Amino acid sequence: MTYQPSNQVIRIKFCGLTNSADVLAAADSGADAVGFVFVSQSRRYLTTEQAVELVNLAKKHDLLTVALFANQSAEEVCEVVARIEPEVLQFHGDESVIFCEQFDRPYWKAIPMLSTNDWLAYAKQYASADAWLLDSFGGSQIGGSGTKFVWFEIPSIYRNKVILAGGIDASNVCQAIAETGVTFIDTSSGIESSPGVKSKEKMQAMVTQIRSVSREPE
Ligand SMILES: O=C(O)c1ccccc1NCC(=O)[C@H](O)[C@H](O)COP(=O)(O)O
Repeated sequence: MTYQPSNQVIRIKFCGLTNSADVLAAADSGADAVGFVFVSQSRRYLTTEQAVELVNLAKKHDLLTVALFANQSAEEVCEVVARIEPEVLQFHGDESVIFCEQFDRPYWKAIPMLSTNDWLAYAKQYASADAWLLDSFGGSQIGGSGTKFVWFEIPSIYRNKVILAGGIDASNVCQAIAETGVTFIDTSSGIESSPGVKSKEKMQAMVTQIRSVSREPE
């Protein structure tokens, strides 16, 4: 199936990077942002020590750096912020608005699409978020599950605030953009060769697909 090109620039975040080769491959592919997971239950978990070098490398290559948490304590978040200075914090748990706002950084709030009936009501509680990340989590796996939810058209007034995640890969990303109208895509499992290890080819394929339906970034 071919999809109509939109005149939008579509941005892409590759999430759950765990090594420097993957950071370099993300930069080479043309990604805009990379995510690092500080959730100890995750197969993509990084200690702050491990993350320092990767975040510096990402910044050197002009990638926006995002640190992911799910119900960590404020002390743990503060430690990551102080040591690696991520540009954005992404919260995947039950963190309150007040909790998310306390770190003096832009934050993105993940919205659990498989466990909420009213994503917009959930999202609107986080009006101070820079973005709402619609993700398919809802069971024991908090994020990075590789499963998609049922896509729908995002009302145009919210599109610049929404990031689409959950089971997106090169084979379905154009459909995801066409069905939702989003301009920011987040993926993790869909660019992996094995759990926690990214594939250069899959990253490249994802960006090629996105460019085929979007305007070139300036
Ligand atoms: O990636 C993880 O293991 C993870 C663990 C705990 C909280 C969030 C996590 N990842 C969130 C992400 O940003 C993923 O990119 C997003 O859930 C999409 O994942 P996928 O369905 O694998 O593309």
